[in-house]
Amino acid sequence: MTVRAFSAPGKALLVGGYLVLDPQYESYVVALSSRMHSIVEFTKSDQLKVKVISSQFNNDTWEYTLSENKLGNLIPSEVNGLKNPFVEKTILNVLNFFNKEKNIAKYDITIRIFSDPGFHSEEETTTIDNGSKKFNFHKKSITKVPKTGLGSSACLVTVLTSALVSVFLKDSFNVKDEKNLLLIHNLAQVAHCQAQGKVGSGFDVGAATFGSILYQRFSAELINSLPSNDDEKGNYIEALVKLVQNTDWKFTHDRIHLPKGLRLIMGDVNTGSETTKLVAKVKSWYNENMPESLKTYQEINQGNCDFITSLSELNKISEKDGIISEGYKSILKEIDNGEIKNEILVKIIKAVLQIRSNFRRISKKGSVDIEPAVQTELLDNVIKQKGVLTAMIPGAGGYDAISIIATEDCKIKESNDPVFKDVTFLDLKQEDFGLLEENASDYKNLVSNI
Ligand SMILES: Nc1ncnc2c1ncn2[C@@H]1O[C@H](COP(=O)(O)OP(=O)(O)OP(=O)(O)O)[C@@H](O)[C@H]1O
Ligand SMILES: C[C@@](O)(CCOP(=O)(O)O)CC(=O)O
Repeated sequence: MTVRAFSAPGKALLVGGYLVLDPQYESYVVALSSRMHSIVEFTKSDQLKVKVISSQFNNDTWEYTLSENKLGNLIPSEVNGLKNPFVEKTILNVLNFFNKEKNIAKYDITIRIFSDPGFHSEEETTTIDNGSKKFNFHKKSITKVPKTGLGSSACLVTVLTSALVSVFLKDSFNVKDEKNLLLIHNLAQVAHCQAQGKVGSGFDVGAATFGSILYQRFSAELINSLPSNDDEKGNYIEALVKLVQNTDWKFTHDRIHLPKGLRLIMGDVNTGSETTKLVAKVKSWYNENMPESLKTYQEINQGNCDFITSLSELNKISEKDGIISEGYKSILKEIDNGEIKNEILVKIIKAVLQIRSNFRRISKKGSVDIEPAVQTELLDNVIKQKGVLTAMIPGAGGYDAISIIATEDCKIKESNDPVFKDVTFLDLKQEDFGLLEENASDYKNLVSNI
């Protein structure tokens, strides 16, 4: 039996929060070394069945059979009535895509999901380390375990999509092939958007697929205009195939990475915020406060663009001749000494302060906790530390997490300063790569027959 395994990284949206919901604005998305994994095996069968097992979460299992509706579209139903919208919409979209000729091959498919420790709270867990991979096992089901906000649902959808696509494309499926990657991305965006209730920009699926990227979203209309899968009038399969295979989504996903000598530190703040509620509040503040709200967005965008271009300039200096020059080393030393004078570094610091002060204005005027006072105090303490270049609240902000750009020598993670007592520094780093094919034997003892 062929067993294949895939993994996709979590994300942190360093700049571009809220604005990225509009295709005109650029965002800077860092992929993280915390990854979600899928291991897939299948056998020929007389009925199409998909079982998804998430053994780390109290052995959560969702088992779907598929029936055809009047139009010949496949409808998944979970045999025990259990719900996982992300799993269900992924199965629905990938299987209907491969049912375009209405003669999909029938397989009994089993997919095991594993997620790296960074995605969830480590409280009350047991760790299993098989020598190649290390995973935490929780006593509770997935919906009961606190998450850290690294985009677990986007990673789940991306690795599940890859696992299912690999069953139908077999040897011709290669995650190093840009065309295959685009297919995974488009299918995963459709499934994630439907499962999530159409609120996101898709930057998380973008990072799960392509890694660290400059991201500008596709038009929301692309997915919103799909007919319903059980609509008698619209042809879902035809529209889906046209959308994922034959449509230019006109989105940006240019690969990026932090300049040499700088690293990303993520701090989990452990209280959590609901992105959908924050987005709804910001949207209503924006619409009710034109044209001032547009001016605020333009100021934030200026900060975002300054941040992005300055990092790119720093990259150019750091990579000259492929070696780290003495000049670049002395620039990094300024951060370690806490005496920053280099104009590119100063521009990065100013850009983030400009973004933060505008988000604080929105927080106050729109009564929405994007950068609440406790986070302001925390960030202000963080940026005073030696070795820290800048720090921000990633993504939608709120009480979830902080992101820090620091030098390799920065000691903030080891600090005993009581101002960091509520912060759990996550064991992860920035990652260039998105979706990867893994070696299935690395999951031995975690998956019974490997
Ligand atoms: N390991 C997993 N196994 C099965 N389902 C999972 C797993 N991880 C995430 N999910 C699904 O994703 C849902 C969580 O998605 P949600 O969008 O709320 O969080 P997130 O993507 O981690 O966070 P954020 O969007 O704030 O970055 C879970 O309720 C579950 O349906
Ligand atoms: C507010 C928003 O721009 C970012 C949300 O980011 P996060 O899920 O908080 O990491 C929404 C989105 O882009 O999907």
